[in-house]
Amino acid sequence: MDAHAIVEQRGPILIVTMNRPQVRNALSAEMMAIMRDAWDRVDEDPEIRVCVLTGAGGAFCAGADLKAMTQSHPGDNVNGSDLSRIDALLKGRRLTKPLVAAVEGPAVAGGTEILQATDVRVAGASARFAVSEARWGLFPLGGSAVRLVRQIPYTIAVEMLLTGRQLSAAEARDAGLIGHVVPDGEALAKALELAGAIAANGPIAVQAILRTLRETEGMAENDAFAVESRIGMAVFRSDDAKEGPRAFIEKRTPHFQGR
Ligand SMILES: C[C@H]([C@H](O)CC(=O)SCCNC(=O)CCNC(=O)[C@H](O)C(C)(C)COP(=O)(O)OP(=O)(O)OC[C@H]1O[C@@H](n2cnc3c(N)ncnc32)[C@H](O)[C@@H]1OP(=O)(O)O)[C@H]1CC[C@H]2[C@@H]3CCC4=CC(=O)CC[C@]4(C)[C@H]3CC[C@]12C
Repeated sequence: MDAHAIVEQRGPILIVTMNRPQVRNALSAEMMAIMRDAWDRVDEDPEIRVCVLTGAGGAFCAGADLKAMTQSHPGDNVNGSDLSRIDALLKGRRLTKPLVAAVEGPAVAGGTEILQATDVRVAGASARFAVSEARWGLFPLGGSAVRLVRQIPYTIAVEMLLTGRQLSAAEARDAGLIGHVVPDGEALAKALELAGAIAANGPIAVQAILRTLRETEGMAENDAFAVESRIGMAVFRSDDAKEGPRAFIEKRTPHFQGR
């Protein structure tokens, strides 16, 4: 049987593909375990500079497996569980390296929830986005009731959460939920292009910028600048920060060592 998620390294880019196309890549325990391991690998392996998350078979992800839920319901198993952190969905945990989403087809419920943990987002023109849990009497425990209003305008977020209405790719781009709409079938190629551009930049700088974004979220501006300046100054003390300007005056591509 096929693995429920496929992890492939292409140079400095790790590609994680949710792989249950027959159920629109609905999440399974196996898929979530592979994703958790992949996130650990992204954080721990210095050779990996950026990660791309995508789905197989023209779908991104249809959220929790509703068929499986009729056999074993999470509601019967969550008593005493703390779901304030769900590693696989990157809720309560963020990667130390950039995560690029390549969406084709539906990104629904848990699919749009994990999308909110990605940093750069590309979708095919027919992609659709929804947080549909309330339609089935469920709660979007992947974090959308907290995170979505922080990422897109309030009324659009609330309408999505309460009605389960789907946004088209164009609507999602207009709302700022995704950054790029490309022709169907080209989301992964565009995501890899963007991932390549990130991977070519100074890794210390990239990770420090990301860390600053994450650590200053919601802080007052002057408090945030204190954090930003501490993280940013460490970048300026790195060898990579010497290599960049040297490469500029020597009219060549920088060779960043990540130190
Ligand atoms: C709480 C989170 C999370 O927030 C909860 C959810 O995600 S609920 C899931 C809601 N999903 C949906 O509403 C999507 C339903 N599907 C559709 O609307 C459509 O199918 C589609 C728009 C996606 C695609 O439409 P199409 O027309 O293109 O295709 P269609 O013909 O409809 O479908 C093709 C076939 O695919 C099947 N299909 C589609 N979607 C699903 C699906 N979601 N599940 C199963 N099967 C699906 C469809 O039936 C067709 O098949 P046929 O056979 O051909 O009919 C939770 C997220 C993860 C949870 C954690 C998981 C681990 C845990 C386990 C525990 O026991 C403890 C708790 C927990 C940690 C658990 C906690 C909650 C989560 C975090």
